[in-house]
Amino acid sequence: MSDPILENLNPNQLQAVKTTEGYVRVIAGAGSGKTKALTSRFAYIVDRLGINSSNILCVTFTNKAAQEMKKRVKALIGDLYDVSFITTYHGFCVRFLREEINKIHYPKNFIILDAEDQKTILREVFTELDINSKNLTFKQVLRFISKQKSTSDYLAYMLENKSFTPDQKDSLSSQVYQKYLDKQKRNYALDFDDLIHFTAFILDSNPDVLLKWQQMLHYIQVDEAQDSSDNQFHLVEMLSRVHQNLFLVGDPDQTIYEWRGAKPEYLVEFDQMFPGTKTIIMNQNYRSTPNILKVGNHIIKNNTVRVDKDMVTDNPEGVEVVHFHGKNDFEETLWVASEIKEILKTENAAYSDITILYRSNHLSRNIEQALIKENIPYAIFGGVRFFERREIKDVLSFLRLIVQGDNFSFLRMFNHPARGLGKKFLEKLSLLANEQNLSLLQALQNNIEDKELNKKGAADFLSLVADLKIDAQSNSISDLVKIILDKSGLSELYRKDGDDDRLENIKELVSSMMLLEKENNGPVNIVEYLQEIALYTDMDKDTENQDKVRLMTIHISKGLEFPYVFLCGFTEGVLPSALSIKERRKRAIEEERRLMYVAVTRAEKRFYMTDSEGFNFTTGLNKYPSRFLFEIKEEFYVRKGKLSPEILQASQATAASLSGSSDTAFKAGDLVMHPVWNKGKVQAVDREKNQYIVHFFEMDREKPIDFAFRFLEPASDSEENSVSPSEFLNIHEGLKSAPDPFAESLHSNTPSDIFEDENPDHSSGKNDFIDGKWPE
Ligand SMILES: Nc1ncnc2c1ncn2[C@@H]1O[C@H](COP(=O)(O)OP(=O)(O)OP(=O)(O)O)[C@@H](O)[C@H]1O
Repeated sequence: MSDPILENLNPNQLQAVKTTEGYVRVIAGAGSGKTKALTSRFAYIVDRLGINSSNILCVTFTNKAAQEMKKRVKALIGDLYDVSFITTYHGFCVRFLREEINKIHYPKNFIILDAEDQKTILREVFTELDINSKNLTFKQVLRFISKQKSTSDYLAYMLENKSFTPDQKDSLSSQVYQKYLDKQKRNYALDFDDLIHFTAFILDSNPDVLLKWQQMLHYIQVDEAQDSSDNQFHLVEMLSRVHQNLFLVGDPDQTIYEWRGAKPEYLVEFDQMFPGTKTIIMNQNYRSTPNILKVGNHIIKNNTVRVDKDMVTDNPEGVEVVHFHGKNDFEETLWVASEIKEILKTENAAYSDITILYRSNHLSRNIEQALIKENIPYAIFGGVRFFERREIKDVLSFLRLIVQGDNFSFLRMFNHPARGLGKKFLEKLSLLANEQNLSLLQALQNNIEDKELNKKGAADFLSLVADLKIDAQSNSISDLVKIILDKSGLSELYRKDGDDDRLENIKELVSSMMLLEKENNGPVNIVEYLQEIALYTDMDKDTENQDKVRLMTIHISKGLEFPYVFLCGFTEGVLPSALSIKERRKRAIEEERRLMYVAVTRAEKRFYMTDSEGFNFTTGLNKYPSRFLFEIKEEFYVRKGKLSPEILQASQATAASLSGSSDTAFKAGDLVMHPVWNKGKVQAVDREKNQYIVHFFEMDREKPIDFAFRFLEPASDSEENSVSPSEFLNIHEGLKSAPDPFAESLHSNTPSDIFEDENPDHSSGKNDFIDGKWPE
C-alpha cells in the first residue's frame, strides 16, 4: 500500500524523519530535500506518533518557506490539523507575545513596526535633533540600533525605567537611539529585533511562563539552522529543555547572513553542545546536473570553516556550465538576452524558467536595459515589497490609526491627502502631546479649539477618524478598507495620480482580505491582522505565476530552484564584494564564496556566469573576472568571449590587492592620509571592532577609523606624487554627478547606489536619502 508520508524518501531522509527523539542535527546539502524531510517529519510525528500538531514547533526563516511547509504538511495529513506553529521566528514571537506580553505591562494590541514605520520615527527624530543625511543615514542608524539592541541591556531602559547609558564613541547615533526608544515606549511599539528580545526576556524572567511553553512544545524543528542568531538559538534551545527534542536542519555551506548575526557554529558545534546528538548527512542532490554540481562542489571546497561534504546526484550529465566574458556591460547583458532567446527557441522553455542572479540590486539596471531592448518580459523578484508599497502602507496605516490611534500612523496620514496642515501645526501639536502625555490623535481631539490647531483640515480629519471608528464596529475588514479609501479621499488621489498599478494593488489587498475572511469563516480581528501583516516583508505576489524572466539578488534566491540560471556581474569586487572584504576580511571571502555556491546550486539544467570589462565605481578599479572563476578547473566549464592573458594576469593582481597581503590594509606604525584630518599614524589595529586607532598630526588627537573606510590611503613622508584622498573624493564626486547614461530608463537609482551596503536583499533598490530629499 502506498504511504504518502514515507514513500519516495531516500534512506537518509527516512532516518531524519524517524529519528524523532533527542537532539538531532541534519547537515543537508543544497537541493537534498530539506523541505521534504522537515515536512514529512512533522507529518510523521502527528500521523504516526499521535502527537497533537499544536505541540510541535517548526521554525523557518521566511514567510514564504513557512507557507510552503504548511501547504506540504496539509497535503500529507489533511486540513484538519492546527499547523500554526509552522512559522517564522518572528511569527512565533508574535503569537507568544499576544499571550504573555501583559507580564511586562504591555497591551495585547502592541504595535509592530515595519521598515517604513521605523523610517517615520527616524524622520521625526532627525528633525528634533536637527540632523540630516550628511551626519547620518537611516541605514547607518538602523544598523546601529539593531546592533545596540543585540549587545546592550536596553530592555532595562525600556521596561524598568533604568537610565540610558549613551555609547560615548557614537554619541550622535546614541542620541537618535535614545529618542527612538522613547518613541517606541510611548506607543507600545516593537520592532523586529524587539519581538525576539522581548520574548526571550519574558521567558528568562518568568519561570512559570517558561515552564508552560516548554511543557507544551514536545518537539522543536529548526529549518536553515545555519542562519540562526544567538538570540534565536537561545530561544529554541531554552524552549526545548524539558522534552529535549530539538531537531536542527541546515547547510553550513549556505550561511550567507553572518554579517547580520547568523552563527553557523550552532549547527556545526551542536554535537559538542549536546553530547549524544545524532548527526545525519543528506548529500544526495535531486536538483542539478552533475556538471553544475561539479562547479559548486569545487568552489566551496576552498572554504576552511565547514563540514566537508560533496554533493552527489544521479541526474543525467546535462550540458556544460558556460562562462561569458564581454568587452563591456552592454556586450555582457546583450549576450545574456540573446542566450535567453536561444534557450526559448531550442529548449522548449518558458521565460519563467529563467532567472538572472546578481550580487547587489543596482546591477539589475544594465540587465533590464538589455531585456527591454530585446523585448524580453521580466520581473524583479523581491524589489519593492507588496506590503511596503506606498498605497498599501497608506491604507494599512489608516486602518491602524482607527483601531490603535498610534503616532506613526497619525504622522503618515494626518495630511495625506493634503489637508493644509503643515510643519507649524505639527510642531504645536507635538508640543501639546508631550506636555499632556497624550498621543498625537488624542492631543488633537483635546485641543482642537487651540488657535494654532483649529483649522478646517484638522477638524475634517478628526471627524473622518470618528466616522471611520463607527464604521469599524459594523463592517468586515475588507469592507472597511473600501470605506476608508472612499471617505479619506485616497481612492480619488490614486485615480488622479493615473498610476493604475496603485488601484490594482489595493484591489489585490482587498481580495486577500476577503479570502482570509472566507478561510476564517467569519470576521478577521483587525489588530491581529495588522500584527501579522507587519511581518510580511519578503512577499512579492506579483511576480509569481507570470511568464517572465525573473531577476533577483543571490540572497533572495536562497531556497529556490530554477531550470536556467545566469549569474551576471561575476566581477572581482562585486562577487566577492570589495566592501565586505574590507569590513570582515577572510570571513567575508568565505561568506562571499558561499553566496557563489548558493547561486550555482539554484540551477537545475544550465548555469551561466558572465562578467565584463570596464570601470568599477565601487572599488575604483578596472573590472576583472571574479577570483572565484579561477578557483574552478577550466575543464569544468566552457568559455565564450575572449579573455586576454593581460586580463587574466590583472585579475589575479586585483584579487590580491583587494584582499591585502596582510590581514588588514594597515598595520601599527603605518602612515596614513585621511581626506579631512590629513596625515596620521596608525597606533593600533583593533580587530575586534574592525577599526584602526590613528593619531592625526594636525589635530594631535587619536580617532578610531573603520577598516571599511575606503578613503584612508597610505601616506609616505613625501606626498608630492600621489593623489590625496581629498582629491580622490573630488574625482569621485565628479563621477557621481556625471550624466547617467541610463537616466531615461527604469528606476530612480542614482549612480550613488553603487555605494549600497552588503544586504541587497533588504534594500528596496532605493537609497534612503537621495539628493538631499527625504525618501518617500
Ligand atoms: N527523495 C526524493 N526523491 C525525488 N526528488 C526529491 C527527493 N527529495 C527531494 N526531492 C526534490 O529535490 C528538489 C530539492 O528539494 P528541496 O527544495 O527540499 O531542497 P533543499 O534541500 O531545501 O535545497 P536548498 O537548500 O538548496 O534550497 C525538489 O525539487 C524536491 O522535490
